[in-house]
Amino acid sequence: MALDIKICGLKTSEAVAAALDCGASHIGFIFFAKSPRNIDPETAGRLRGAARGRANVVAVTVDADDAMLDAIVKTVEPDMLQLHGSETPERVTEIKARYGLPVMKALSIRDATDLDAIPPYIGLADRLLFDAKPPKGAELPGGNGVAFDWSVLAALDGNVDYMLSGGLNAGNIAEALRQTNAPGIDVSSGVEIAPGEKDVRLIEEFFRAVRAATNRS
Ligand SMILES: O=C(O)c1ccccc1NCC(=O)[C@H](O)[C@H](O)COP(=O)(O)O
Repeated sequence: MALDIKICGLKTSEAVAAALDCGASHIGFIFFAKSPRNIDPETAGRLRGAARGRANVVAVTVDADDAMLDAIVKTVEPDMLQLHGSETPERVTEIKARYGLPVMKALSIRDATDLDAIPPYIGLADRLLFDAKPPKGAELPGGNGVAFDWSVLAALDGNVDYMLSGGLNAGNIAEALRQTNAPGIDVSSGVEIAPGEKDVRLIEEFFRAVRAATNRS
């Protein structure tokens, strides 16, 4: 099965083009005011055009209300919603019913006990995204460039579909894939030269590293 690769936190047409040309299966736009990757729906709506027929557009939100989601869905026409806050299984169900879009629920992982959060979302979320817990005092629930101990996922039920996320970069992706055999991967800080500033060369380097590590993509 092909490895899904999501490049998250895109803000410019250059970065979108680089991700698409390198073969990203998913590109992510962040709608969270405190993030250096925050983008307004109008700009994201313009950028997303390049991805039609090439990659899935993922709108990333954090405990967003219906009004915010309405505006994003209408203006951006995303292929998927990523819920990166403390959305409950009930809220996931509500959002899926309201928009008819696939939902990827982010869960933060530090140790094996964090896997207990998974079962309530099975059959509700279309996919999970496993990210590291934010460092103490961090303002962002994601995009912190921090990895978690991937060996924790050894205890994961093999039927769980997920993206591996958190602190991935060209230097560690081979080991991350070796340990997890993840069906999808997601990167943001690891392809940036400064917070929120994607770098075309780092995106290309990331894909080269993925391709060197696996012949699945
Ligand atoms: O990236 C952000 O700024 C962000 C802000 C608020 C919620 C989620 C956010 N990112 C979600 C992602 O999917 C990131 O790609 C993921 O957390 C991994 O980020 P990184 O560790 O920087 O590669």
